[in-house]
Amino acid sequence: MLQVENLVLTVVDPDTGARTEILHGNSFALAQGEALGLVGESGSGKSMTLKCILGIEPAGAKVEGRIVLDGTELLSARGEQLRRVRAEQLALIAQNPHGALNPVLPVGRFLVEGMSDARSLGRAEAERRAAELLRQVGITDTERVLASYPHQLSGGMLQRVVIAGAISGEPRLLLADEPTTALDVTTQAEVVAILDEMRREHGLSMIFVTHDLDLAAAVCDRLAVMKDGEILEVGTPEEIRDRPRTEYARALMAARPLLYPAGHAPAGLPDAPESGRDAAPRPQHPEEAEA
Ligand SMILES: Nc1ncnc2c1ncn2[C@@H]1O[C@H](COP(=O)(O)OP(=O)(O)OP(=O)(O)O)[C@@H](O)[C@H]1O
Repeated sequence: MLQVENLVLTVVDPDTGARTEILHGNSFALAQGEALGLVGESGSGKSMTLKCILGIEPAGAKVEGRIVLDGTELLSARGEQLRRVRAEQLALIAQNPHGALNPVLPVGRFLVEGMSDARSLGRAEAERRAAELLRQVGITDTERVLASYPHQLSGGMLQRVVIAGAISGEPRLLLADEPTTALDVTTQAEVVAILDEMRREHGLSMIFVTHDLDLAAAVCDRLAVMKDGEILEVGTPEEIRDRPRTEYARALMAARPLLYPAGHAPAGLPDAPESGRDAAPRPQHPEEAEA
């Protein structure tokens, strides 16, 4: 459903005019329903890859290559066609859910406004559907949450609201950029599980950006290991874990942080051994306990 071919991103320093190549000709493909993890250390170009797909690269940057989404080449598409493809088929879930939500509107309004047919639905039906979306992401206390302003909810709860908003538009491809990094470890595992469930239930493809190899391995069908703007290797989590082809992937495996305390590893992963364990997770936010 997505082919990225020879993607090159060059940014220009507005003061000096100096050009820097950030992505160096990367190629990868994504099948319908597949989850691909982009993993690598900070600055390796993961977020920029997503930005190129979304068309939100820095001002003045030049994007070359091909990005084909369901037959539409995004880099040469223009105007209405491009706007429609991006609005209808792509949804971004970013690290900080506050960025996606309007701080002066209750989250119910955010969900209703995101519905493409909100106007024809009528208020009662739109609100009923917003509540149903929240139930799908594991929120039971829907009335209170719909009436709450973003600052009244925890990060984990807000990220669930953002996921609910993302799926309401029935996109084909989810772009998740470190969606759990800002959350405490307990909530991270819950949000990852919800994202995974939503993706499978709705048959969505996903690109999951993270520096956390274990998390990517738990969530994704294949992983692309990035370093310094280049994809070094692509393989299943097992291939990358057991038979890394590059020294860098081997080193990344060896250095990976063990983030999950006992009982909180994402599905399919063992808990971290005692020696590598982080401190005990922060106490749950009361809303998380309710949901
Ligand atoms: N607005 C910008 N203008 C110019 N260069 C940028 C800009 N934003 C990021 N870069 C550079 O692009 C490179 C890739 O950054 P990117 O944000 O894609 O990395 P990343 O792998 O997502 O890292 P992180 O995990 O820290 O977000 C880095 O060298 C970074 O300094």
